[in-house]
Amino acid sequence: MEYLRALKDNLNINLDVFNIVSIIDILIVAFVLYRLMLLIQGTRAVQLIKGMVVLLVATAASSLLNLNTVHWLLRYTMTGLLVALPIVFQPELRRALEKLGGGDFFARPLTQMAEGDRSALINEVVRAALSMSATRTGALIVLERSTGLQELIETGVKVDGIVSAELLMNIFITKSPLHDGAAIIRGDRLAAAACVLPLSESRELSRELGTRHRAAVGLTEQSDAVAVVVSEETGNVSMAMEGTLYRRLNEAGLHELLVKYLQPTTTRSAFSSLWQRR
Ligand SMILES: Nc1ncnc2c1ncn2[C@@H]1O[C@H](COP(=O)(O)OP(=O)(O)OP(=O)(O)O)[C@@H](O)[C@H]1O
Repeated sequence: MEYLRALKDNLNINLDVFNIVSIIDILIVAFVLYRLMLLIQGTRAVQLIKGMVVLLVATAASSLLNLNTVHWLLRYTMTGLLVALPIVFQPELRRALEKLGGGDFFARPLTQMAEGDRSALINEVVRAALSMSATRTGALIVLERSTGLQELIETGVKVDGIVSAELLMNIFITKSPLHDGAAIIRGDRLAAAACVLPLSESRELSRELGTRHRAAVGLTEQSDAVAVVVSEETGNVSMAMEGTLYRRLNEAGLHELLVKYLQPTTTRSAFSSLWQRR
């Protein structure tokens, strides 16, 4: 009896330790996996991971079904791929490690910023867009959400400055060397300017719209980012989101759309966006 009681006490202690340590353990792993997924989302690594999952499932299935030759072939293919991976993805791996070292790994996306900071940022973007609209200064401003836009940021010129309407207006002044292309905002900072975005091939876009608008729509077809466009020709302000272009916005309209789409993502929607097919 004494022995059983001692065993029970012992088990309880171990279980308590197990619970706390395991919860911390699981939370750390979940956080690291989540950040890694955000890091690779929208990059070509996603396709590769899908391919690896298919191969893994096929390997397991061939073993279960005793398809020995197929299993042998798949196993050696997997081994070969694992050796080839670091070579093929050397640039991505280097960037990921640089990010980790640079503290970007722990950077808060815009949708997770404090309410006050986010609304101040939105005000600056709206002020810049309206001011550029009045002077018919063409502009393309991208706000990154959960999908990592690192690959696009690297097509431009790094700025890394706190976002203000004045900074944005200065970038898009026709004489500025950075006015061609898109400015990308990450969190509360202007990450880069003169970035090249993918063009949309949608036939639904009006013919009167040129490449600036097509670039805004193209990006939002492939990511969850938001893009604000000011037309150089007409001064019209538009906003693209999820492949849709909202045109001829006034100050209140642009402000309302930005507030709506830059709402903090709930845990569920943040995770579900990781699995969305784009
Ligand atoms: N792929 C791209 N990525 C980022 N910016 C681009 C891209 N293609 C074009 N642009 C920007 O769009 C400008 C050309 O705009 P264009 O006149 O073709 O488009 P638009 O939609 O008619 O816009 P606007 O009404 O301002 O004239 C370029 O000077 C460049 O700044």
